[in-house]
Amino acid sequence: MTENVSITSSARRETFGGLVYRIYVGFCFEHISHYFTCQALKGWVQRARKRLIVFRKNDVDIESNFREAIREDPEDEEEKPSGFLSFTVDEHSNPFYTWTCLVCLVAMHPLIFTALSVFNDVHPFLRKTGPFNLIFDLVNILDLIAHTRIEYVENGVAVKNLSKLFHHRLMSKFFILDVIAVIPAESMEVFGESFFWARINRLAKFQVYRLFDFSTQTDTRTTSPHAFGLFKLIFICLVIFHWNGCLYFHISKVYNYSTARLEHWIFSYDKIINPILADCVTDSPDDKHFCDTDDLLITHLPENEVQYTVTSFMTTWDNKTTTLKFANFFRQYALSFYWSALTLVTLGEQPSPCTTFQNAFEIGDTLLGLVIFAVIVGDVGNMVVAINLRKSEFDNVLDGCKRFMVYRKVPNLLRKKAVEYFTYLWAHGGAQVDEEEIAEFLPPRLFGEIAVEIHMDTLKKVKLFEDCDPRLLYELILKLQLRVYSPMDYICKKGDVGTEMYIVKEGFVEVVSEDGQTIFVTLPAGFVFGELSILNIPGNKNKNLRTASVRSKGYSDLYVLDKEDLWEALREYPHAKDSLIEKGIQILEKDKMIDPNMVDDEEGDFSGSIEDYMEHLNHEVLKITKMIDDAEKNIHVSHLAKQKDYCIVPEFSTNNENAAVWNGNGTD
Ligand SMILES: Nc1ncnc2c1ncn2[C@@H]1O[C@@H]2COP(=O)(O)O[C@H]2[C@H]1O
Repeated sequence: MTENVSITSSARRETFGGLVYRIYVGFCFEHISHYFTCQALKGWVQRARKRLIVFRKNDVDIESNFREAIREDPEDEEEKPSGFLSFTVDEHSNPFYTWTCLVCLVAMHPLIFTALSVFNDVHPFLRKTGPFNLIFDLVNILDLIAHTRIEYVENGVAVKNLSKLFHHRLMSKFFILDVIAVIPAESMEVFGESFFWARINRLAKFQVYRLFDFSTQTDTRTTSPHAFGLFKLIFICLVIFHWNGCLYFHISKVYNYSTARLEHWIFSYDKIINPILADCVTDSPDDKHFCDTDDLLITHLPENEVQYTVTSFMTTWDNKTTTLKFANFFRQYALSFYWSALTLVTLGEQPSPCTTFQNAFEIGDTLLGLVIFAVIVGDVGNMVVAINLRKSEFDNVLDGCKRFMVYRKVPNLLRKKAVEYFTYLWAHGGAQVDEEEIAEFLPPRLFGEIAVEIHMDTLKKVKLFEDCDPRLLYELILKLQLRVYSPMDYICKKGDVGTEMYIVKEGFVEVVSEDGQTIFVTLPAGFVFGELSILNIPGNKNKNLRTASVRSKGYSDLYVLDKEDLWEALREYPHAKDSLIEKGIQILEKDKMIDPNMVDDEEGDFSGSIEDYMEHLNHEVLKITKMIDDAEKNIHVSHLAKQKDYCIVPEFSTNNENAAVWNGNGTD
């Protein structure tokens, strides 16, 4: 009672901040209500006018024509956003997500403190921090305005027309919650003295949809949705415990908890005593705080001395102990929260309720707890299953492989190698996602864009593709396959027919002699190999056979490109093909693997379709014609030179007009 009286009198003492706040909220409320009334009226008049047009047209389907009229209204087309104030909001943008986070943080205040206001000790704090409510309300109002500008999709197109956006919001069921959340109920004292409860309307917005918005957006953005899901569950539990605990304390207040004892259902201080700590030591007689246990021997005393001895004993021990005094609020809140948590998780172990209301409350709580925990346990179960799904699928494959190897009596060394490969695959993350499944699910164009993002960096490092047309690279990227090789695994052997080429993504590969004893070169990430036998390089002594063996040094991740895929892509890019072959020739020439006499024979290796072959031949004919023209010119010039006994400087021999001609005497 005394507490209530003091709170009432202090509540009447209005601070300057409080006065400013009340004026501000009154002002805002008046303006906002005027604004919305005007907008609602304007919208109503517009809609009425359109309905009139529709009625005049005397059409059967009034509603569909009404929609049609709205769509065709030329006024809508005229109103285009321009200037700073005519901004629109993309609800999936980063700034709006940040704003949503801020709104949710602000909304934590009423979520926590509205319930906490049942504890009288919190009131001074709430009164002191009252002016902060100004900021919180401002955020709520800005959020309300921002929501009238949120773009929405109509017929697949984002609507940015301001009046349409406003109208859309006005018609939304959430708009009313936004308005309820900004009503300054506390300044109107509709809840009388207990004004802290008046801010409960702020929760209308928060609980119903803004937290939900935040959760949905975070779910789509986070890379650990399971961790976020767990966080959400814990948060929801804590909030429910908090509100239920505060309600329990409120009921205890109604039942006057100050006289309650340990065995009562309601809150009692006896249930949460302050801890008493010994202020002396037991094993050091020299210490002045030595605990004299002789005091305890009272059993041999005559009865009349017992009372005196006990009192002196109490006094003695009072001097030898320290009581840790926790704040009133802490004890009240801690026990209420504990009671709430125990009841909701249906663990019980609480004093039994002794009135009908207490019984009903306890039953309600237990039912609520059952429902909540059924949902939570189900959710956590789903989460655990989802986390382990991929792993259990992978384990199944591994088990299958092991069983297969036992059944087929595979040697132990190979078994070990296969198991190690599986372990590497899982640890390296390669087996944790199914790229093929994702590729099937995503539209090809989108998957292409993602693949370009992932592989472009590696492909750009590849010397062979240095000057390639970016479009060719794009085509190639879509055809790449990732393959993992174990240590000392041969990727190709000298003399094999080449059917694919490789790009080292991670790890090292060694180009070795046929017997594997001599290592010619070690290729790190970004290098290409296996291209020589699939490019049909004219004059390649090895034709389409591998020029060397290549093996993986440790574990290596390689992108594999099929010969046919490469040629299919190259068909569209003949210049890129020439440049690739040119580079191949350079590599082969270095190793003296080009035989000029074989150039004519190489056509036999062409691996494309008949149309491609024709095109290829045309290209070759053009090349040869040009070579013959050049040769003819050379012959013509040297013939002239011979006739005139002139000498021709070789560098300019291909160009008659610019040829520097020099006769033996040094004169023209
Ligand atoms: N001396 C070398 N230096 C670098 N790479 C080589 C060397 N010799 C062969 N290779 C690569 O090893 C590959 C073996 O298959 P290919 O002949 O198709 O293509 C070969 C080249 O890519």
